[in-house]
Amino acid sequence: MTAHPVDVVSTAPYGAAADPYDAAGWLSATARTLYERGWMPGTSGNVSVRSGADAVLITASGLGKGRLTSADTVLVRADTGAPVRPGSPRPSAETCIHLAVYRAFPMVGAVVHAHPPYATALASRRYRAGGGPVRFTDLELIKGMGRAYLDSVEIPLFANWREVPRIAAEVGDHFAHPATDPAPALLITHHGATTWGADLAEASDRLECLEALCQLALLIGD
Ligand SMILES: CSC[C@@H](O)[C@@H](O)C(=O)COP(=O)(O)O
Ligand SMILES: [Zn+2]
Repeated sequence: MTAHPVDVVSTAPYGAAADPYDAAGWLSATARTLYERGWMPGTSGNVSVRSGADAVLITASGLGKGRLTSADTVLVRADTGAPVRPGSPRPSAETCIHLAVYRAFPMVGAVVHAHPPYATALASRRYRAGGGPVRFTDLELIKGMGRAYLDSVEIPLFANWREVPRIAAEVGDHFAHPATDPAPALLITHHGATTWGADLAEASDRLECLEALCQLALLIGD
Protein backbone atom coordinates (compact mmCIF):
# COMPACT_ATOMS: atom_id res chain seq x y z
CA MET A 1 0.00 0.00 0.00
CA THR A 2 1.30 3.45 -0.80
CA ALA A 3 1.78 5.99 1.96
CA HIS A 4 -1.16 8.20 2.85
CA PRO A 5 -0.68 11.53 1.09
CA VAL A 6 -0.72 13.45 4.37
CA ASP A 7 2.06 11.24 5.72
CA VAL A 8 4.08 12.06 2.64
CA VAL A 9 3.67 15.76 3.35
CA SER A 10 4.84 15.26 6.92
CA THR A 11 8.20 14.03 5.68
CA ALA A 12 8.78 17.26 3.75
CA PRO A 13 11.51 19.48 5.20
CA TYR A 14 10.30 22.44 7.26
CA GLY A 15 9.00 25.15 4.96
CA ALA A 16 9.75 23.16 1.84
CA ALA A 17 7.95 24.18 -1.32
CA ALA A 18 5.29 21.66 -2.27
CA ASP A 19 5.23 20.04 -5.67
CA PRO A 20 1.93 21.26 -7.17
CA TYR A 21 1.02 17.91 -8.71
CA ASP A 22 1.33 15.82 -5.55
CA ALA A 23 0.10 18.59 -3.30
CA ALA A 24 -3.30 18.51 -5.00
CA GLY A 25 -3.75 14.92 -3.81
CA TRP A 26 -2.63 15.85 -0.29
CA LEU A 27 -5.13 18.72 -0.15
CA SER A 28 -8.08 16.61 -1.24
CA ALA A 29 -7.08 13.78 1.14
CA THR A 30 -6.82 16.24 4.05
CA ALA A 31 -10.22 17.77 3.24
CA ARG A 32 -11.76 14.29 3.08
CA THR A 33 -10.32 13.36 6.46
CA LEU A 34 -11.60 16.55 8.08
CA TYR A 35 -14.98 16.12 6.40
CA GLU A 36 -15.21 12.59 7.82
CA ARG A 37 -14.51 13.96 11.30
CA GLY A 38 -17.48 16.31 10.88
CA TRP A 39 -15.32 19.42 10.85
CA MET A 40 -16.02 20.38 7.23
CA PRO A 41 -19.76 19.84 6.90
CA GLY A 42 -21.02 20.13 3.33
CA THR A 43 -18.92 22.58 1.38
CA SER A 44 -17.35 24.25 4.42
CA GLY A 45 -13.62 24.44 5.06
CA ASN A 46 -10.58 24.97 2.87
CA VAL A 47 -6.97 23.79 2.83
CA SER A 48 -3.82 25.14 1.20
CA VAL A 49 -0.10 24.57 0.83
CA ARG A 50 2.63 26.94 -0.22
CA SER A 51 3.93 26.18 -3.69
CA GLY A 52 7.27 27.84 -4.22
CA ALA A 53 7.97 31.44 -3.26
CA ASP A 54 5.12 33.09 -5.14
CA ALA A 55 2.17 30.71 -5.23
CA VAL A 56 -0.24 28.79 -3.05
CA LEU A 57 -2.27 25.72 -3.97
CA ILE A 58 -5.74 25.89 -2.40
CA THR A 59 -9.02 23.98 -2.57
CA ALA A 60 -11.62 25.22 -5.03
CA SER A 61 -14.67 27.08 -3.72
CA GLY A 62 -18.09 25.70 -2.96
CA LEU A 63 -17.46 21.98 -3.46
CA GLY A 64 -18.37 19.17 -1.05
CA LYS A 65 -15.20 18.67 0.98
CA GLY A 66 -15.87 14.96 1.38
CA ARG A 67 -15.53 14.29 -2.33
CA LEU A 68 -12.75 16.58 -3.56
CA THR A 69 -10.28 15.22 -6.09
CA SER A 70 -6.92 16.58 -7.16
CA ALA A 71 -8.70 18.46 -9.94
CA ASP A 72 -10.59 20.50 -7.33
CA THR A 73 -7.58 22.61 -6.37
CA VAL A 74 -6.31 25.91 -7.75
CA LEU A 75 -2.83 27.38 -7.94
CA VAL A 76 -3.09 31.07 -7.00
CA ARG A 77 -0.64 33.92 -6.83
CA ALA A 78 0.55 34.52 -3.27
CA ASP A 79 0.31 38.30 -3.69
CA THR A 80 -3.18 38.70 -5.20
CA GLY A 81 -4.91 35.33 -4.85
CA ALA A 82 -5.64 35.30 -8.59
CA PRO A 83 -5.45 31.90 -10.33
CA VAL A 84 -2.11 31.36 -12.04
CA ARG A 85 -3.66 29.43 -14.93
CA PRO A 86 -6.61 30.61 -17.00
CA GLY A 87 -9.62 28.31 -16.81
CA SER A 88 -8.87 27.15 -13.24
CA PRO A 89 -11.78 26.50 -10.89
CA ARG A 90 -12.71 29.36 -8.58
CA PRO A 91 -10.36 29.38 -5.57
CA SER A 92 -11.74 29.26 -2.02
CA ALA A 93 -13.68 32.34 -0.99
CA GLU A 94 -11.34 32.44 2.02
CA THR A 95 -8.10 32.43 0.02
CA CYS A 96 -7.29 35.92 1.31
CA ILE A 97 -7.22 34.66 4.92
CA HIS A 98 -4.76 31.91 3.97
CA LEU A 99 -2.60 34.47 2.15
CA ALA A 100 -2.61 36.75 5.20
CA VAL A 101 -1.20 33.86 7.26
CA TYR A 102 1.47 32.99 4.66
CA ARG A 103 2.52 36.64 4.48
CA ALA A 104 2.81 36.93 8.24
CA PHE A 105 4.75 33.68 8.69
CA PRO A 106 7.24 32.96 5.89
CA MET A 107 8.12 29.52 7.28
CA VAL A 108 4.54 28.27 7.21
CA GLY A 109 3.95 25.64 4.52
CA ALA A 110 0.29 24.75 5.03
CA VAL A 111 -2.95 26.29 6.33
CA VAL A 112 -6.12 24.43 7.32
CA HIS A 113 -9.50 26.06 7.89
CA ALA A 114 -12.47 24.10 9.20
CA HIS A 115 -15.74 24.52 11.08
CA PRO A 116 -15.20 22.19 14.07
CA PRO A 117 -18.12 22.44 16.53
CA TYR A 118 -16.37 22.98 19.86
CA ALA A 119 -13.95 25.59 18.53
CA THR A 120 -16.82 27.42 16.86
CA ALA A 121 -18.96 27.23 20.00
CA LEU A 122 -16.21 28.44 22.34
CA ALA A 123 -15.23 31.27 19.99
CA SER A 124 -18.85 32.38 19.73
CA ARG A 125 -19.38 32.31 23.50
CA ARG A 126 -16.22 34.32 24.04
CA TYR A 127 -17.25 36.85 21.40
CA ARG A 128 -20.69 37.27 22.96
CA ALA A 129 -19.00 37.80 26.32
CA GLY A 130 -17.03 40.74 24.93
CA GLY A 131 -14.37 39.17 22.72
CA GLY A 132 -10.63 39.10 23.16
CA PRO A 133 -8.36 36.11 22.72
CA VAL A 134 -9.34 32.65 23.90
CA ARG A 135 -6.81 31.60 26.55
CA PHE A 136 -6.12 28.04 27.62
CA THR A 137 -4.16 27.31 30.77
CA ASP A 138 -2.74 24.19 32.40
CA LEU A 139 -4.18 21.65 29.99
CA GLU A 140 -1.55 19.19 28.78
CA LEU A 141 -2.83 19.49 25.21
CA ILE A 142 -1.51 23.06 25.09
CA LYS A 143 1.81 21.50 24.11
CA GLY A 144 0.16 20.27 20.95
CA MET A 145 -0.03 23.87 19.76
CA GLY A 146 3.78 24.12 19.69
CA ARG A 147 6.59 23.69 22.16
CA ALA A 148 6.63 27.36 23.18
CA TYR A 149 3.24 27.08 24.84
CA LEU A 150 3.83 24.96 27.90
CA ASP A 151 1.61 26.61 30.53
CA SER A 152 -0.83 28.65 28.54
CA VAL A 153 -1.72 29.60 25.02
CA GLU A 154 -3.76 32.49 23.61
CA ILE A 155 -5.66 32.15 20.37
CA PRO A 156 -6.76 35.42 18.73
CA LEU A 157 -10.46 35.78 18.00
CA PHE A 158 -11.78 37.63 14.95
CA ALA A 159 -15.18 38.95 13.91
CA ASN A 160 -16.95 37.07 11.13
CA TRP A 161 -17.42 39.93 8.67
CA ARG A 162 -19.56 39.13 5.65
CA GLU A 163 -16.81 40.63 3.47
CA VAL A 164 -14.05 38.01 3.80
CA PRO A 165 -11.25 40.45 2.80
CA ARG A 166 -12.15 42.44 5.91
CA ILE A 167 -11.46 39.37 8.06
CA ALA A 168 -8.20 38.84 6.18
CA ALA A 169 -7.19 42.48 6.72
CA GLU A 170 -7.78 42.16 10.46
CA VAL A 171 -5.78 38.93 10.55
CA GLY A 172 -2.96 40.64 8.65
CA ASP A 173 -3.01 43.65 11.00
CA HIS A 174 -3.02 41.42 14.05
CA PHE A 175 0.00 39.41 12.98
CA ALA A 176 1.89 42.45 11.72
CA HIS A 177 2.63 43.08 15.40
CA PRO A 178 2.57 39.56 16.82
CA ALA A 179 3.18 38.61 20.39
CA THR A 180 6.38 36.64 20.94
CA ASP A 181 5.84 33.16 19.54
CA PRO A 182 2.21 33.62 18.50
CA ALA A 183 0.15 30.43 18.50
CA PRO A 184 -0.29 28.85 15.05
CA ALA A 185 -4.05 29.31 15.11
CA LEU A 186 -6.93 31.75 15.00
CA LEU A 187 -10.64 31.59 15.71
CA ILE A 188 -13.45 33.37 13.88
CA THR A 189 -16.62 33.83 15.88
CA HIS A 190 -19.73 31.97 14.70
CA HIS A 191 -17.58 30.48 11.94
CA GLY A 192 -14.61 28.23 12.73
CA ALA A 193 -10.90 27.77 13.23
CA THR A 194 -7.75 28.13 11.16
CA THR A 195 -4.41 26.53 12.00
CA TRP A 196 -1.07 26.39 10.26
CA GLY A 197 2.25 24.62 10.30
CA ALA A 198 5.27 23.50 8.33
CA ASP A 199 3.12 21.05 6.39
CA LEU A 200 -0.42 19.70 6.22
CA ALA A 201 0.23 17.08 8.87
CA GLU A 202 1.38 19.67 11.40
CA ALA A 203 -1.42 22.11 10.56
CA SER A 204 -3.99 19.27 10.87
CA ASP A 205 -2.53 18.06 14.20
CA ARG A 206 -2.81 21.58 15.56
CA LEU A 207 -6.43 21.82 14.46
CA GLU A 208 -7.10 18.55 16.25
CA CYS A 209 -5.46 19.81 19.46
CA LEU A 210 -7.28 23.15 19.26
CA GLU A 211 -10.65 21.44 18.86
CA ALA A 212 -9.88 19.16 21.82
CA LEU A 213 -8.79 22.16 23.94
CA CYS A 214 -12.04 23.95 23.11
CA GLN A 215 -14.06 20.85 23.98
CA LEU A 216 -12.24 20.52 27.31
CA ALA A 217 -12.66 24.22 28.13
CA LEU A 218 -16.40 23.92 27.53
CA LEU A 219 -16.57 20.74 29.66
CA ILE A 220 -14.56 22.29 32.48
CA GLY A 221 -16.66 25.43 32.25
CA ASP A 222 -13.85 28.02 32.37
C1 LIG B 1 -20.86 25.97 3.90
S1 LIG B 1 -20.56 27.67 3.63
C2 LIG B 1 -18.94 27.93 4.29
C3 LIG B 1 -18.21 29.02 3.53
O1 LIG B 1 -18.90 30.23 3.64
C4 LIG B 1 -16.81 29.17 4.05
O2 LIG B 1 -16.80 29.59 5.39
C5 LIG B 1 -15.97 27.97 3.91
O3 LIG B 1 -15.36 27.51 4.86
C6 LIG B 1 -15.83 27.31 2.58
O4 LIG B 1 -15.68 28.24 1.54
P1 LIG B 1 -14.97 27.79 0.17
O5 LIG B 1 -15.15 28.96 -0.73
O6 LIG B 1 -15.69 26.56 -0.32
O7 LIG B 1 -13.55 27.49 0.51
ZN1 LIG C 1 -15.21 28.83 6.62
